[in-house]
Amino acid sequence: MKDTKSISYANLPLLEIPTIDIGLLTSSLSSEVEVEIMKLRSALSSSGYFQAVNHGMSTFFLDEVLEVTKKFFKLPMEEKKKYSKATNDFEGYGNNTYKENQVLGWNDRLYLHVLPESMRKFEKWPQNPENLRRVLIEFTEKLSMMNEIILKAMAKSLNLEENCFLYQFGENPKVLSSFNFYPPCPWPDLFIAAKPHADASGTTYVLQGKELEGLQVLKDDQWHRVPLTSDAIVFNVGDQVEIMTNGIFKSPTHRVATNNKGERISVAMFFAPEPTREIKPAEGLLDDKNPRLYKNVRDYSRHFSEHIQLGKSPIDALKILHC
Ligand SMILES: O=C(O)CCC(=O)C(=O)O
Ligand SMILES: [Fe+2]
Repeated sequence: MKDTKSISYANLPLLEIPTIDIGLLTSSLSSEVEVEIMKLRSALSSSGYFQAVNHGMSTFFLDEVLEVTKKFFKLPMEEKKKYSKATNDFEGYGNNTYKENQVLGWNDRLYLHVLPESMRKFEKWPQNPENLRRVLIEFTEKLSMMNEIILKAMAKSLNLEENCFLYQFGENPKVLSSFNFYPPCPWPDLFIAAKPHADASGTTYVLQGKELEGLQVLKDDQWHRVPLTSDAIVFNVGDQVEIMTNGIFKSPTHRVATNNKGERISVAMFFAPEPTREIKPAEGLLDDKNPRLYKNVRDYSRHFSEHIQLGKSPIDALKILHC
């Protein structure tokens, strides 16, 4: 996609992205928990981003996640094509498509539903590299534990009952994985690797490859580069948490820049409420001074793709205007 607004990516400012220690969020020392929770609240109500550290995943394991990603995309095209997504589906290997006439991002992806287990389409799960399946399941399990901790911390940071967001996610949250490969681009000033978007998820976790930056976030009308921090998991708010927090936590607009220096990889994991659950702004956040800003919605992922296909903003369609 041609993007004429900010030609020189290298000159963009670096995002000041706070680091949240996940271990401290569950500490028995309440003063430690308090400090971390306040940092989390400040991060999510400003940029919508933080980096999670001390999350219980070893460097060895995170390297394994990156390694299977690299190995999959390095396979010969005929091998990758065995897992190609069907025309009207987004699950499997291929480029991000919305509509026939839309411009494609400069990327290759492998999308797989991981949870609930009933949604796994194993015919789209590569058998090569042979450890990809195990690594993906383990990564999902580890992130699911972290997601619970973060959802509780988010609720506490807003003085809400700690399970109120967990409850909206339901017993069987949906988890979608996206393995991303961004090839080098000879014209990095002219093409974008992933166009500006907000995530349809509730919460998003991104493991970035170690070598090259690319992720950028719009904050105060200015694009910022998200730094690479070894072993940290980048967290961002998705649209559904913006709704649940009545807009206090922001679902940031972000994009991925191309570069001509080499290949970039990342693995994004999207956590979303059960589609049958009705999601809505938490009651405890609403009063005369803070009116409800979003309508209730079920199956937001479907709402999201329907609106994107029509070229409309999915979240704006749910906003309640107060004059
Ligand atoms: O590659 C990245 O760093 C982020 C990808 C992303 O934003 C997405 O897959 O939704
Ligand atoms: Fe995204």
